[in-house]
Amino acid sequence: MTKKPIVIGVAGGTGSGKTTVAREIYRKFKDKSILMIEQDAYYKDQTHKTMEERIKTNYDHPLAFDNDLLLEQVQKLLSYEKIEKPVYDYANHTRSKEVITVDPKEVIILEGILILEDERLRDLMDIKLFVDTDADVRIIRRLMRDIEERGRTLDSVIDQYTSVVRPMHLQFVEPTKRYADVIVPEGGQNRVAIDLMVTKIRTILEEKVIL
Ligand SMILES: Nc1ncnc2c1ncn2[C@@H]1O[C@H](COP(=O)(O)OP(=O)(O)O)[C@@H](O)[C@H]1O
Ligand SMILES: Nc1ccn([C@@H]2O[C@H](COP(=O)(O)O)[C@@H](O)[C@H]2O)c(=O)n1
Repeated sequence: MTKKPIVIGVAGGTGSGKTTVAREIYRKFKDKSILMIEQDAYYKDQTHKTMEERIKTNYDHPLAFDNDLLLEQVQKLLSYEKIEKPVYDYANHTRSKEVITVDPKEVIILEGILILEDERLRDLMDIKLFVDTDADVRIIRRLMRDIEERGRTLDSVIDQYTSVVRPMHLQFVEPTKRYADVIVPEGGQNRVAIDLMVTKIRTILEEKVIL
């Protein structure tokens, strides 16, 4: 049997707590070999577009992401090769000029709203999670986060949510729940689900050493 890293997909709607769940799992393995890849880092580059065009972009549609690049980079990590991960700039709605060098590790967490939507990515995953949080909680979290961390105004978050984020969630994000092995209610506060995941990952890692 050829040795290869474990891939864990963490999907869920915006504000569901995906990043929090992924970080909690990461924290438990911090001393070990683990890395996190956010699908948001792979939003398509828009440096050639005006700010007005960038604001109008639908960031909740599968085509907003450069999944070819994401797939290529995950495959490299699976072959124990390092990658140059893009860095996303939410305030300017485009890729930043920087990249981050990521060394391969034994556990790869892939996190993003549409990480379970692409069959090619799903096929690389050993465990698939969907973080399931009610829409009212998600919009409150998103409002606070986008204003505090992503340089947005109250009106812009509400407009974007009602015109694009909500319909795209119902059309593309929610249906990917059917691909999940585990549905995690309440995100990062769900200690039981996080402990179960950590135990499962440890078991897979131990089995890999034995095999
Ligand atoms: N259980 C929780 N209770 C309160 N706030 C939370 C909780 N989980 C996440 N948050 C906050 O909500 C926002 C969105 O959470 P995050 O994990 O980034 O969600 P996602 O990655 O799904 O968009 C962040 O500001 C985070 O700190
Ligand atoms: N320029 C951008 C790019 C993305 N978004 C929104 O981010 C959401 C996904 O990130 P989460 O951390 O919330 O999962 C997605 O719903 C996009 O609408 C944006 O607003 N601007």
